Amino acid sequence: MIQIRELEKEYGKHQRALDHITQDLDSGIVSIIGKNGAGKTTLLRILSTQLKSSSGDAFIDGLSINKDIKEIRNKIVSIPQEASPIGILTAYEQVFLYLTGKGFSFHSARQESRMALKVVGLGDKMDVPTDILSGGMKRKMFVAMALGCNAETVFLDEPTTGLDPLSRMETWGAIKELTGNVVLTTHYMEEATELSRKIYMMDSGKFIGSGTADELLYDLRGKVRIESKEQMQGSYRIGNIYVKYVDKSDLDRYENLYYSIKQISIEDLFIIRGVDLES
Ligand SMILES: Nc1ncnc2c1ncn2[C@@H]1O[C@H](COP(=O)(O)OP(=O)(O)OP(=O)(O)O)[C@@H](O)[C@H]1O
Repeated sequence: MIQIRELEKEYGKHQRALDHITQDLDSGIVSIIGKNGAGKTTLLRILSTQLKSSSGDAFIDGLSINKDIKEIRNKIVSIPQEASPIGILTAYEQVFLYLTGKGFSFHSARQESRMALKVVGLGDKMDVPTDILSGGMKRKMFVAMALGCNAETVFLDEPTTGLDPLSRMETWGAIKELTGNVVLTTHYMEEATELSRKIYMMDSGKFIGSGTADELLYDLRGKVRIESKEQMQGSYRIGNIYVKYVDKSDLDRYENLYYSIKQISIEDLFIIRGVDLES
């Protein structure tokens, strides 16, 4: 369980990335979603003790990120967005080195690395230099590091950004093997829905909602999104298209309009919260 209390981060004097947030994050795998600049990476970096907050505190299993830094670092694994492997080392060598750095004996690091790489589906690639692994395989290797050290809490910052759909699914499979608590950030709504029961939404340095995908979408139940190049009363403008949420039973009222229909997804929450309503 992670408890965030009045956490604030200012970069310089005028850039407030976290705005006094107080929030409990559930155990298990949870996702934090939010637009670019919402504060997700800042939050993860602070929770994983890589960055100091300006004020406030957070507790990971009761340990304070301000006071118990060493103990927290022993319990967590944090994989940043920009993590990239040392290409000339094999996947096995990287995981092995990581585990010895975490205090494992050579013997157990050897065993755990092999086991973790097999579990994430890299059993036949462990002796291949990471330079020649695909993007998804590299990501799975990082997940194997967290798995190998049996971390109680794992932070994954945008674990599948830039991956093709197949590699993304492979990485999801690896993430699901993690046994501890996992906090991941993502822009992909299907990723949040696939991996986590509880989803937390951030915007402008604050949490603006949380729940299961169904709970978050409760207000849009029974509706569809229609998109048109023509302005509609009560529509949202996104670039040169207009978007409106209408009850499925009311669709025939728009029969004179040229539009396409989309099923509701979590993306729609961002449209509703992030785009100004046209007249
Ligand atoms: N080192 C920094 N110096 C100054 N401002 C920063 C720094 N890092 C982040 N910011 C600002 O803080 C805010 C939050 O950034 P952050 O990277 O945490 O958001 P994010 O939700 O992770 O975004 P993205 O989805 O694009 O990764 C943004 O306005 C960003 O410009």
